Amino acid sequence: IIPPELRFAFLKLFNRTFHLFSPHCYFDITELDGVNTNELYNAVQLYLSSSVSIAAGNRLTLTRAVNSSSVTFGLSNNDSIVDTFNDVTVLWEHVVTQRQTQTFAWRPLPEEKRGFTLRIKKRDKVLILNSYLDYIVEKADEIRRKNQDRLLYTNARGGSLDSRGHPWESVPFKHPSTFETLAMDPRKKERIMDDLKDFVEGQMFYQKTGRAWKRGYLLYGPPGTGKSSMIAAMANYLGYDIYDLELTEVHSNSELRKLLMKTSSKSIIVIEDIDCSINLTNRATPKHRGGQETRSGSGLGEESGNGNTITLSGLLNFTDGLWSCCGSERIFVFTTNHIEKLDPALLRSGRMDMHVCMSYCDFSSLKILLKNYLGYEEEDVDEDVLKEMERVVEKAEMTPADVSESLIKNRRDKEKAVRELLVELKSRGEMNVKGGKLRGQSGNLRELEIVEEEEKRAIDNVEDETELEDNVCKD
Ligand SMILES: Nc1ncnc2c1ncn2[C@@H]1O[C@H](COP(=O)(O)OP(=O)(O)OP(=O)(O)O)[C@@H](O)[C@H]1O
Ligand SMILES: [Mg+2]
Repeated sequence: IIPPELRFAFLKLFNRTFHLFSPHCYFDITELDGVNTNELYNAVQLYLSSSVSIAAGNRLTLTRAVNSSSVTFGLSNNDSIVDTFNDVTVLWEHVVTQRQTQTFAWRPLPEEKRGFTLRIKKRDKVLILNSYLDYIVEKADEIRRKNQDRLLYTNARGGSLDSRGHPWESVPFKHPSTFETLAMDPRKKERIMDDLKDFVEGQMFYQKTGRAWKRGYLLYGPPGTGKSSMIAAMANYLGYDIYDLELTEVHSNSELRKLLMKTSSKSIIVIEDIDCSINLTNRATPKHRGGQETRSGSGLGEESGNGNTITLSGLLNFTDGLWSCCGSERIFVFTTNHIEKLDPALLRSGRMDMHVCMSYCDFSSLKILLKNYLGYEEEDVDEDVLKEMERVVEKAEMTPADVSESLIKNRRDKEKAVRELLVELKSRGEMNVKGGKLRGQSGNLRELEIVEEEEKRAIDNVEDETELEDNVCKD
């Protein structure tokens, strides 16, 4: 009979000799690292779930996470699978063993001990190990994004942090808006989609030109014209998460910077109603606070006075400064109802790459809404009615939200819905024409005209700029 110590020593020696002469090396990736979850384990699991094929004869587990809209495959217990990366073949084994019963633990561990073992030929190890693991993590992220619904983050918690020290709180984002359902000029829509696509595929371009990999959009127009819907459509199109930044909840520029640092790449950072969220005139005016003069807006990395207000320069640094590049592939979207109120600094070229005007419903938008709400194609609507609609729609100045409302009201009776919409378009059109005259009579027209003229000029300028910038960017 061999004493246990000797047996153990013998086994150890055997193992060592075996590993010395074995052409392979092995890596264990356990599910838990101490008591913490091992991110790499989850990544490998997701990665393998994408590469296994049912035909391979493997036994697979199927899982579907809460709030997820798709099923993922996984490798069953103690099953193995071959994978190739850069022409190197490796073997993955999913190892599951029973954990010894615990007598006492602060935090009970799962009954099963799970892990993946990666087997690589020794000579291949240097060649691929690091790049292979990086590749797996990246791929897993991609799968996670695809499987999961988008997340909508908000900082509206008064600057407090959650239990993990995170300033953002998230909820699943299930906005059904897509570019298909978005009612706007199809050519404009196409341009925005192309721009987004170029952005996503443009890593090399941004690297080559030395630009940070980010893009800014300014959406402006009256309420109910689809600015928020456009943001949702963008997120759904790209598969990005949304960070909805509530500027009124941010107390200092440094807090803003921290928020930015905690956003992930491949995300859209949104500031709605930018003209209302921040006093945009405070850029160059010196402030007196507590007897101490502070000048906000003097440059990069500067704090705002005693640190309890956020300034335009802080915001510009947020989108443009060095800190904005601490992640990549990020899109900034600002929305406003009053573009003319914005500081020119926000509008100057290079800051917001594309200015998109969301306006009242035109004929092409109307047709999209008829399709969305009634399932009507152009030929399903009476030709005369359609012509009449085309004639009055611009004058009516109804927002897509107004039109949607009218269509929803009568959606059970489609013909009635179309009829009533036409009536409403006409009456609004007439009212606008009459209203214009009335304004004239009351002497306010001139004033209004000036405002409109100014607005138009601002918009025209902006559009010219956009054209130019777009050309520059696309070259
Ligand atoms: N262009 C559009 N295409 C499709 N639906 C639209 C469009 N514009 C508005 N709607 C409908 O009207 C509702 C309100 O639109 P949305 O919230 O996107 O407007 P908004 O421009 O963000 O307004 P606000 O300036 O008040 O924030 C949406 O839920 C959507 O159903
Ligand atoms: Mg909105």
